[in-house]
Amino acid sequence: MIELLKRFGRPFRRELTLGPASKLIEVVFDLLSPLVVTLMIDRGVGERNVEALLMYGALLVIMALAGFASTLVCQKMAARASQGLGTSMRDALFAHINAFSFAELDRFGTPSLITRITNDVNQVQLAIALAIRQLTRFPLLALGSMVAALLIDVKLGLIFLVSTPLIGAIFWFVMARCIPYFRRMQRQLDQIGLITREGLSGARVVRAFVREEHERGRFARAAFDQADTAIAVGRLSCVLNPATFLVMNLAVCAILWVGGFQVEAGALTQGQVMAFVNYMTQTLLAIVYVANLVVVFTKASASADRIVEVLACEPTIRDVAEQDVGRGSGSAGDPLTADIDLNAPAIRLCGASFAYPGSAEDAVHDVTLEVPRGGTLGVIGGTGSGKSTLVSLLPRLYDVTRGSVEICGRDVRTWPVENLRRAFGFVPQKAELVSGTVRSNLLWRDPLAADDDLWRALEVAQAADFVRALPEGLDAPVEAGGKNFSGGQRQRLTIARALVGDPALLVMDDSASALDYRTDAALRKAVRALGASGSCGGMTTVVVSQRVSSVSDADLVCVMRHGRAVGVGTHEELMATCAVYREIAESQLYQKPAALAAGKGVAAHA
Ligand SMILES: Nc1ncnc2c1ncn2[C@@H]1O[C@H](COP(=O)(O)OP(=O)(O)OP(=O)(O)O)[C@@H](O)[C@H]1O
Repeated sequence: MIELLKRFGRPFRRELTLGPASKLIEVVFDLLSPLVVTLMIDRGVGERNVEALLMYGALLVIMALAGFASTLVCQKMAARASQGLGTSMRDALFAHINAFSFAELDRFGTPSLITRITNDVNQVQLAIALAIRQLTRFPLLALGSMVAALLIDVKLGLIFLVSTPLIGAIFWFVMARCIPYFRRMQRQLDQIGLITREGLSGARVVRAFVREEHERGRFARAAFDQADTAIAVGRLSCVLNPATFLVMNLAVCAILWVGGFQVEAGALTQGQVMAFVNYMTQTLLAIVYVANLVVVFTKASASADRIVEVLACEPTIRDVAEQDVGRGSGSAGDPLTADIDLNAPAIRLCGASFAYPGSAEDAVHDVTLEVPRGGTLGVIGGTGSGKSTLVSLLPRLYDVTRGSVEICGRDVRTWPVENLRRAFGFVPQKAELVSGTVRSNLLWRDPLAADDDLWRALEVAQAADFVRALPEGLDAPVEAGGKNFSGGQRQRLTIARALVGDPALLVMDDSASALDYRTDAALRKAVRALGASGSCGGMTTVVVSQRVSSVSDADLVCVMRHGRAVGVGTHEELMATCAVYREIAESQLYQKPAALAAGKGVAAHA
């Protein structure tokens, strides 16, 4: 919590000091009020002095108005500081998470990052607002009440000195047992959030697999676990109010009893006894509020730890040196034209290996290959063979754990990351679009692209016909995740998005799996035609697929199995030498002879 305040609190120093300071003024008035009431009773009522009564009454009203004004100032400062700090924290978290490489995203997981950026920031925000408004008020009120009571009469003050720590001890005893439950409740709330999110975002799959009962059970278990913890806390804390009020009422009885004798003896006035009772009540209320603050701060401190954990996590993939960024940023529109070896292959892997964090085995092991500029690389293999992992090494979504990856003759680790990634048109395996319009989705690579460029990309991606058929064309709305488009339409739009702005390298990670064979063939033909143009001496294409027909016309095919490249060559070479490739080809030929023939027809044509 302190760390977050140090990091984000600087612009809100005025609010963070002015807020508690104005609350202090209110505390002073709260502490003086019982004394003024004492004078009002003793000098006004006791001595039947109307003038004194009116004067002290007026003083009370002025103090109330001044207290009200300082409360308003404090509330404003608390709102500004907590909202401002919350916004800064969210901005910083969002920016930091965006700088994460895939390894960090894998480590935290998306649901947890969402909870941290929303719920955890909210908890910290609430704690900051409460701290400004109440952290100075209630401890000072309790302390001030005790001091004021002792100043009136030490003997009666002793009752105070015994009862207040007793009430504090009861709170301490109960809260110390409650706090672990509060932390547990927060974890259980996270779990409920996770199950809710999974259940809602995967509602279609849940229904398709008739898993509603199972999901309901999972949710009910999580909800009941949380309810059990809440009940346990309730059982513990239900003794709090009766116990503290018992001690307070006994203390009030003792004050009235002893105070009565004092008044009889003329050592105290009736007003002073009333002031004692008021101070006693104020102290008790202050302790109740402090206990509530402890609960809020306990939750906030757990949330703050989770926020700091994200902010402290350094992205593993960063630019090597600042001068690289400076040098690269000058050629942002054409990132691969500076400082590259024009004769080098577009892609060169030298013994490239990669293991996911925490995994004992390499997902990609010792892969070596070269693809010339403007060439096409096909990557084929069974599920889990390492195809997606291999291509994610190219734009440096992950860093190799051994060996190297070179793009246009330069190790990817020496490229300014942004420039390297700008050079790629990347079509991920899962076709994801964001809410907006077709146009806003297509403009991701090149925000300045003209409509003609967008239509050209749509033509190549075989998406122009269906976009043209939409009433709003390029301005047709896209709902979150692109769920108002079919799987095949989404895939084609993500391919078009990658093609806008003429990437030097195009990576399509199994991104035509939802297309029929004819459309897939037409897409490959159009993409291949693009290979003759581009900023790096022709667009180099990498196609990941499980279909032989999708890779058979590539200049080079890499056959993956258990993370190893078990065959690298042309279709014909692999058919002659690679048993795994032949096996895949024959199994597909047997299943879809006509379709595969169509794919080969295109290959021959291309
Ligand atoms: N984020 C991850 N964290 C840990 N392990 C992973 C992760 N992603 C993939 N793996 C593992 O790495 C291996 C290769 O996965 P990869 O996704 O590269 O295979 P693939 O050939 O693309 O499979 P598919 O064709 O099914 O998409 C698999 O064993 C998989 O379990």
